[in-house]
Amino acid sequence: MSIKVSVVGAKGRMGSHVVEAVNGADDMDLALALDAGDDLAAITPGNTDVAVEFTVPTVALDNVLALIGQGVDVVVGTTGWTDDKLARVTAALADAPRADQAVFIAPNFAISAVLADYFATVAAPYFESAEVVELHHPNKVDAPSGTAIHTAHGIAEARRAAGLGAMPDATETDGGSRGQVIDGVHVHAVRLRGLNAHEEVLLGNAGEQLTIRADSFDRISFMPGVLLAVRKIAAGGHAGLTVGLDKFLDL
Ligand SMILES: NC(=O)c1ccc[n+]([C@@H]2O[C@H](COP(=O)([O-])OP(=O)(O)OC[C@H]3O[C@@H](n4cnc5c(N)ncnc54)[C@H](O)[C@@H]3O)[C@@H](O)[C@H]2O)c1
Ligand SMILES: O=C(O)C1=N[C@H](C(=O)O)CCC1
Repeated sequence: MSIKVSVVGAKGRMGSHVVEAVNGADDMDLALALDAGDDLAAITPGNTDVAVEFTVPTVALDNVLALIGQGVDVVVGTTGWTDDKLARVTAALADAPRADQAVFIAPNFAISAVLADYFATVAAPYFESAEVVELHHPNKVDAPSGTAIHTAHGIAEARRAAGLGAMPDATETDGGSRGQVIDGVHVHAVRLRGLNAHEEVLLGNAGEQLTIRADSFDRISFMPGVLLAVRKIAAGGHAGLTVGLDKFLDL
């Protein structure tokens, strides 16, 4: 039986690709394609197995909470998820109409980015220094990218688990050039016409450097990951909140 998929943010750069990908998938049917101004209440368990949410960070939480309240499972690609927002999703799921209801959030659906993130956590304990540089198209509204925030937390956790302390840094004056410090990791954002979505993790020791780089040149790179997440959530067994496509890969 086909998986019925509704898309929220369907007119956006990502949402329009998702509509195309769902229409091209043999095992999926497009249910509703909604965008700003449309009534989210139209999405119900009767017409939708999984709703895919790609909107903007300022509205994603409200959309996800509404969909949870309507008894619909959600796959989310929109960025901007803080611990506080994630806690609100978890709390809403605890009161959801269905006991097995699921929300899946991925900061990045591209396999290159998911692997870069994973390799960075593997490498992090072996290096004194690590910094993240993310580079995106200039239409992006949030900085740093959701992916870079996720990468920084992963590096920080791996360093903590290995008993590493703060990274060496003698900077005494900084007008912002050292980037944003996320969980002790410096993150730098570049916005440049011609780019799509790119990330570099720089890891350094005395006399050596490892660079891990992921390049997404086209938004089609995110679609296999989106469809994988839709299939996993539709198949069941993932009740509650799951974050990160790595959870669905045998890494
Ligand atoms: N997880 C990933 O792999 C991945 C990949 C690319 C982009 N993103 C993220 O996805 C999000 C969307 O990116 P984009 O480039 O498609 O942005 P976009 O601005 O092109 O699209 C956003 C769409 O959401 C619509 N929208 C706004 N408010 C809405 C509402 N209340 N209800 C329904 N629709 C609404 C807009 O009209 C627009 O069509 C961003 O947060 C971006 O960082 C994630
Ligand atoms: O184009 C965007 O916007 C992207 N957003 C995500 C992020 O912030 O990490 C994923 C990459 C593309």
